[in-house]
Amino acid sequence: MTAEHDTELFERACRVIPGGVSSPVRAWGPVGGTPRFLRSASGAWVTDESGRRLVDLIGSWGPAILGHTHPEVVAAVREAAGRALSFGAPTAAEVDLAELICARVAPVEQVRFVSTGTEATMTAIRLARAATGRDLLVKFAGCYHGHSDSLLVAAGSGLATAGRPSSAGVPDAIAALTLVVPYNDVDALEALFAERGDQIAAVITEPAPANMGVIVPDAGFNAAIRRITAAHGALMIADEVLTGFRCSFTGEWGREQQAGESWVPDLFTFGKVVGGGMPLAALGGPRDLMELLAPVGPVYQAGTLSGNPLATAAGIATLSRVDEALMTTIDRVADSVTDSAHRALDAAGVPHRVQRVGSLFSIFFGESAGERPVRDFTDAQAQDLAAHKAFFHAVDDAGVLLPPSAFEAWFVSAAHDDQALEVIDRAMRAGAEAAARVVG
Ligand SMILES: Cc1ncc(COP(=O)(O)O)c(C=O)c1O
Ligand SMILES: NCC(=O)CCC(=O)O
Repeated sequence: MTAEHDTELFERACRVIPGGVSSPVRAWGPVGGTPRFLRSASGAWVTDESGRRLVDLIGSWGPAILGHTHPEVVAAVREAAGRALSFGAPTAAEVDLAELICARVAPVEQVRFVSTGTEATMTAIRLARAATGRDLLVKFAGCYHGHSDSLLVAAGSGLATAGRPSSAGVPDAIAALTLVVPYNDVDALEALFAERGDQIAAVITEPAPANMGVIVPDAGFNAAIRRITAAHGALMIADEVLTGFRCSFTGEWGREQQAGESWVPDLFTFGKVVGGGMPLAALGGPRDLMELLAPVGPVYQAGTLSGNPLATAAGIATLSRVDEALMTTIDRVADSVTDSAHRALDAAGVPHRVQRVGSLFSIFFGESAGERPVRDFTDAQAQDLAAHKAFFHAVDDAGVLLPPSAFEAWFVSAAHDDQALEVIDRAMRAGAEAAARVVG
């Protein structure tokens, strides 16, 4: 039940902030109701402005992999804040974090820090265009790579939620440079390259898509992107903003390497976990490509707060704790939550499918999802949004905060302990019963 207090706050917010939110995915538009205004968070729990505590499965949309306000991360940020909030000059901590990333993700020799995932992918594309002397960009329908103009075409996440796959305000001339292919469709990608391969600068992909719900890449799909781009002199950009240091302690690239899939993208983008909850993201790749960036090369990129000392402190403190042991813990948490949801929905007779890559997962509702895997954006759009809506509200009433959209992943953390998992288990049963009433 939404607290009266939040409703008042929301009214105030809507007067001075469009839609009352600083990012559309936070609005409860798709499910209806007033978004919770959060005041504090600790471990697996968040507390809203009316003082209600809920188990959090949003996790700041990815960064909170250790749980909220991890004491060592907070201590690192406090210590950094005591020295300076921002310098606008190089720091030792940037070097430490860059070295950590290069050591963790072998193909990355150099890193450029920015403040958001949007900037990381925007810069990666500029770099790819400069490196190839070509203009066209290929993306997959339903993948979200931030909100730069070229990437708001057939984008997932908030746009998919609003049923508006592309944004107003993007000039046709720019949108025309972005070509869209269905996810998991090697034939469509081959055909596009056969036709226009010599004009394509890059293919950008979420190596495990998580912005149209979680989609499992077909075996060999990332390797096929690599093969096709290489054959045509185009770059492959692996956007690991969401999957990096989450799908495995390196990311989806690392997870697939361990599973025997061998593909190496030209550029990686990172965000979320790498900033430990502070505004920090990065792009990385081999030295010859990365040194096309200013001041060494001709590709301009900049940022007043890039490599901010509080953000690098949080990033180092977080990434240092993201190791194989932590991944085992998080995988167990994901096992528990997906088991609870699946068992409850099965028992209530609600058709659904849990899709999962590493600890990243989401649940699709509806007959079609019940019958076969959800492989692309068209499949994802066929889900039963009414069932999701009923499920969401019952789960919220039972004390668990889910993403207010059927097109988002659920984010677990190492801090989801037995107590939190019990609350989730009860909430999944309440959600399943509510969804069953809608399904009929
Ligand atoms: C795969 C992916 N790329 C890029 C972005 C954009 O990152 P940011 O929101 O930090 O701009 C996101 C954000 O959700 C993402 O999931
Ligand atoms: N999956 C989409 C996001 O994580 C975006 C978060 C935001 O823009 O608030």
